Amino acid sequence: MSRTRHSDNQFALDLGEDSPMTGQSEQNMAMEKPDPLASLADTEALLQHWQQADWIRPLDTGFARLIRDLSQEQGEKPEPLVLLLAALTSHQVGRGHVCIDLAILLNESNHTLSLPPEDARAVPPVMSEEPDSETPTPGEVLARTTLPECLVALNASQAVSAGELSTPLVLNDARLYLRRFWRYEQQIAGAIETRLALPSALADPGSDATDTLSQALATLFQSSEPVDYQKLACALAARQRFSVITGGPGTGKTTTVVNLLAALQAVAGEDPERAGRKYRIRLAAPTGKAAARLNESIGGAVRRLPLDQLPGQVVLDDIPTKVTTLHRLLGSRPDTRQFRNNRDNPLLVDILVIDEASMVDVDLMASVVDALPERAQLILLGDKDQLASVDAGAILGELCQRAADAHYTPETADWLRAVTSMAVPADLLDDQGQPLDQAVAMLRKSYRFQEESGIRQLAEAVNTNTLDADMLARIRQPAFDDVVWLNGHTPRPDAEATLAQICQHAVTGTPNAFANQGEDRVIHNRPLPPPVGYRQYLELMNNHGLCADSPRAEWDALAVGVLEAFNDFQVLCALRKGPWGVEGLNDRIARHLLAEKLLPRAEGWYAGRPVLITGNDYNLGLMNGDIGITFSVPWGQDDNGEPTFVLRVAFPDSDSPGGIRWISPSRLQQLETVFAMTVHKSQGSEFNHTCLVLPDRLSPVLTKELVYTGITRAKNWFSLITGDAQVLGEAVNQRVVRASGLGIRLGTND
Ligand SMILES: Nc1ncnc2c1ncn2[C@@H]1O[C@H](COP(=O)(O)OP(=O)(O)OP(=O)(O)O)[C@@H](O)[C@H]1O
Repeated sequence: MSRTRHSDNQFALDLGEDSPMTGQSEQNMAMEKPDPLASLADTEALLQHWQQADWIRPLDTGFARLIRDLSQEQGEKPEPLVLLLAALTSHQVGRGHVCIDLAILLNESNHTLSLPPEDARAVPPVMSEEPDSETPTPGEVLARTTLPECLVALNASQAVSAGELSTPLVLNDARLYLRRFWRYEQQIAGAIETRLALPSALADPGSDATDTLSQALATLFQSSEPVDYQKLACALAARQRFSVITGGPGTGKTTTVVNLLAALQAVAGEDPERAGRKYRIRLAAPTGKAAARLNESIGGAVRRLPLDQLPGQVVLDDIPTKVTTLHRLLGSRPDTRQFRNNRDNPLLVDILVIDEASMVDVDLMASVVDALPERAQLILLGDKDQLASVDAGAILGELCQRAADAHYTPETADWLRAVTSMAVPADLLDDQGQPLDQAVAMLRKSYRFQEESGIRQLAEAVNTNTLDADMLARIRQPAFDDVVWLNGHTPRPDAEATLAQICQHAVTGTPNAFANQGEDRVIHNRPLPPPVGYRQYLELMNNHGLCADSPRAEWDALAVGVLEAFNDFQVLCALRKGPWGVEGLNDRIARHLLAEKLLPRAEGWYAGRPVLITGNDYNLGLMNGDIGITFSVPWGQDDNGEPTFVLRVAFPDSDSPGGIRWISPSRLQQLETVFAMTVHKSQGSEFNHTCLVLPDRLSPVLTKELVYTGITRAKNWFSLITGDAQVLGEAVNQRVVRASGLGIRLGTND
C-alpha cells in the first residue's frame, strides 16, 4: 500500500481523523514541506542520512532494508511508512526498549526516540532537488502521519503479523516489536503466568505444610512491629512458584531471602513432590560484582539462622551460600548466545533466586525461564526504583509497577493473617488485585540507614519526587553528616574550576567538606573512619614494603587490601562522553593523580591503574563489571639474576574467596579505566564513599532513576558535584519509561 493511496483512500481518511496525539498545526506545518516518505527511494535516503549523522545505527537501516527485500520477495510494494517504523523500532531496541508503543511515539516523537541526539551533528540535506532544505527529524516525519495510518500500513504488510506467523515485525495492539524481542516477552510472561497458576501445597491455610510454614516464620521473624514486611514477603514468596521481593538499599532483601529459604526447606518434607528430600536451591546474580556482593552478605545471614529451632530438621548445608553469575549458571559458551542449559537440558534446580534482578534484560531472562524446569520456583530480588538493565527491558520495574500499593486480595490477606498472624494494612488491599500482585512484596523499612541518614532521606526525596528547596538547602549546608553537595552554593560554576574540584576531591575525598569534618560518626556502635578518595588505595599500594622475594601469599594479601581500599571511593558519572563523562574524567583524574605523584604515569598501562571489565571473557573467567587493579610484581629474573618486574592486573578470584588472580594486561580484551564509572555500570555495586558528578546541562539520560541509583551506591558517604546546580532538579523530573508489554499482559500496568 503506498502512502499516496492512504490519503486518497476513504477508509484511511475515515480512520485518520486528526490524531489526538498530533497537533493539527504541527501537522499542517509538516505538510507544507515535501513528503520525505513520498517514495521508497526518498525514505531510504532519509534513513541513510540519519545513519550518516549517527542518529540511527547501520543495524537500524539494515533492518529496514531487510523488510524492504522481504516485501519485494513476497511480490509486495514496500511501504515507506513500514520501513520507517521498522528502523525506528530497531533504534529503540538499541536504547533499551522492548518495543515501540506507536501511540506514545506519535505523541512525543523526539522525546521518545531521543532524536536528534544531544550531540547531533548536522545532517546533510536529504532532498537533492532542494539543496537548502534541512533533513527532517523523525518527529517532523511522524507528524505527517496518524496512529490509524500506521496501523493500516503495518497490518497490510507481509512483514508484520500479530505473532502467529514468523514475520520479522510483530504488532500487538499498538506495540510494534522486532520478532526476537516479542518472543522474549512472550516467554517471560508465559513462564510467570504458568507458575502463578500452579496449585500450591501451601495454598490451604489449614494444611500441615502451611502450619509448618507458619511455625518456621514465627521462629525466623520475631519483630515486635505491628506489620513486619519481611515476614509478609517471606510468606507470599513461599506460597507460589513465582515471586518478587523489592526494596530499597538495606531493607533486608538478603535477610528475607535467607529466612525464606530456611522456611522453604522446613516445609520441603511435606511437599508430596519432594518425597521428603530438601529442595535444590541456586542463587545467582547478573554480574560478577553483584554475585560477589551477595556472596559476602549471605554467608553471615545463613550462619545466624536459628536452624535448631526450626521445624523440618533443616541443616546448614540445606541453605546455599555460593552465588554464581547467571551466565555461569546457564553455562555460557564462547562465541554463541546459546547456553548449555536450556529447554532440552534444563537446570537441576527446584528454587532459583536471582538478586539484582533490575539488571537482567529480556534476552537473559528469557534464557533463564527457558532453562528452568516448569515446576521450579523463581524468586526475583531487587530494587524496583533503580535504573533498568543496560540492554532491552525493564522487567523488575514492570513487575513492580503496583508494588507500593500492593493490591492484595481479601483472600491473600486472609491467608497471610492465618500464616503470619498479621493483618495486612487496609490501604494495601484491593479486591480487584491481579494474580501477579499476590506474588509481589515490597520491603519498606531500611535497617542499614538510620532514620536521620542523609543518604536515606535524599534517596527517598528523589524517589518520591519530593526533592524540595529545604532538602537542597540541607545538602548544601551540609546539615546531614553523610551527604554534601560540594559546589551547591554556586548555581553556575565555572566548568574548568569544577572539573579541577572533582579531581582534587578524587584524591582526598574532601573529608572536611562534610559536617564535623567527617569525624565522630558511629555506625552500629562502631566508629566510622572519615571519607577517603583514591589516595588511600594508591598509598597502600606504593608503600607496601614487599620485595621480589616476598612470597606470593603476601602479594595476594596486598592485592586484597588494595582492592578493598579502592572500593572505599568511586566517582560516578551520568555520561560517557565529554568532559563530564567517564572518558573525560578518567583521563583528567589520572593526570591529576600523576601530578600528585601518586601514579607513575597516566596513559596506557601503569601500576595503580584500576580497570573495569566491560564484556564477559569466558576464557579468562572474567565477567562484565569485574574490577581489577594493576600492580608491578616480581616475575622471574633477568640475565644478571636480578629480579624483573612486570605489570599484572589483580582481580578477586570469584572461585576462592580472598584469593587473587593475576592476569597479564595483554590478555585483557574489553576494559576501561575506572577512576570514573557510569552510574549504569555501578549497579550491583556499593562503595563506602560515592561521588556523583552531574554535567552542566540536562540530557535525556539524566533521570530520576539515574540519580537515585547513584545516591544509593553510597554506603556511608555521598558527595555531589554539579556542572550546573539546576541540573539536579531537572534530572529528577525526568523518568525512564521503557516501552514493553509485560505489565499489560500480566494485568498490572497502572
Ligand atoms: N529485620 C531486621 N532487623 C534488624 N536488622 C536487620 C533486619 N533485616 C536486615 N537487617 C540488617 O540490615 C542490614 C541490611 O540487610 P540486608 O543486607 O538483608 O539488606 P539488603 O536489602 O539485601 O541490602 P542491599 O541494599 O545491600 O541489597 C544488615 O546488616 C542486616 O543484618
